[in-house]
Amino acid sequence: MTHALKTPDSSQKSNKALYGGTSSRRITVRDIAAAKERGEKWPMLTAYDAMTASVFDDAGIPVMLVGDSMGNCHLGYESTVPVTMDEMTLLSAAVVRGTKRALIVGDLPFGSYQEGAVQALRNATRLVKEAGVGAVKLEGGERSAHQIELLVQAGIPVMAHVGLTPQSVNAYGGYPVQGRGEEAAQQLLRDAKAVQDAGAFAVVLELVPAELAAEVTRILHIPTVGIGAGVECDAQVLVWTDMAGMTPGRMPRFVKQYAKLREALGDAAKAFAEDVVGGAYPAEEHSFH
Ligand SMILES: Nc1nc(=O)c2c([nH]1)NC[C@@H]1CN(c3ccc(C(=O)N[C@@H](CCC(=O)O)C(=O)O)cc3)CN21
Ligand SMILES: CC(C)C(=O)C(=O)O
Ligand SMILES: [Mg+2]
Repeated sequence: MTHALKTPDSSQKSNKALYGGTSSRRITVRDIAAAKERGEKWPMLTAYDAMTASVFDDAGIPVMLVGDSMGNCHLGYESTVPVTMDEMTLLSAAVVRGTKRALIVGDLPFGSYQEGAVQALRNATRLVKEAGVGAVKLEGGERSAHQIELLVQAGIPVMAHVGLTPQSVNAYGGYPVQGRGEEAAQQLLRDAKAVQDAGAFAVVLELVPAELAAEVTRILHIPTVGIGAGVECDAQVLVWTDMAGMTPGRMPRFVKQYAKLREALGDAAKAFAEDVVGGAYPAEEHSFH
């Protein structure tokens, strides 16, 4: 079945809405707080380059994350673990340059904040000053509260990330669902409250049972951003290459593919190759005399 595509302009929502609103200035963390007050849901996508980011900006995506998922999605690493501050800074700056309206959140990569609050502040400051991001994200609940506190004191908005924290893949031995069982659920609740108390403006809930994510969303006054955390979260995030059908191989269960970009791009490359080999490209109209 086909469905009508809603553009920001044709939306019935208020001009303040994060998605569908008419304001053209860049979105801030105050707008994010106001959306929770209104009970409004919003979408977030990752982006790793200026051109893709400009597509999402034009589509009205209000918040983009320059995720350390660039490690596996963009840079060819096996996980997010090897991603460096230099890589994060370069690609975050590109995403900022490619956008006019979205709030850009830069992920702090593994090893850039684990040493403590001062290291976190140094690296977050670099993303803000050199790349121009409006906020940073780091993984961990209670264990990262000190870092969050210092960044927020310094005037850097922080998005927290609890539940499955992929930078700990070597400790987990994979990417398992979190918060199952009473003890794990209590820990997740403590983590969510700790990041809110530390001053985070939003919190990602990754791979958490839907009922638990719903409870966290009701309890917190900051928005929850779900990935594999059910429909009751205030916002939802997906890695853009997963969302668009660009990532090869088997997808996590929480992914919904909204396009078949990998197939479309491969077909375009093959058509170009056939034309070159067969002499159909360039044609007269592509030639100079
Ligand atoms: N392309 C991409 N998409 C992502 O969502 C993503 C990344 N990369 N890189 C960093 C992390 C890694 N993530 C992952 C990776 C695998 C699963 C996964 O396969 N999970 C199982 C659930 C396992 C269980 O039942 O315990 C699944 O089937 O969804 C989940 C999150 C999320 N992040
Ligand atoms: C999946 C999101 C939350 C993330 O941290 C990333 O893309 O790096
Ligand atoms: Mg990440």
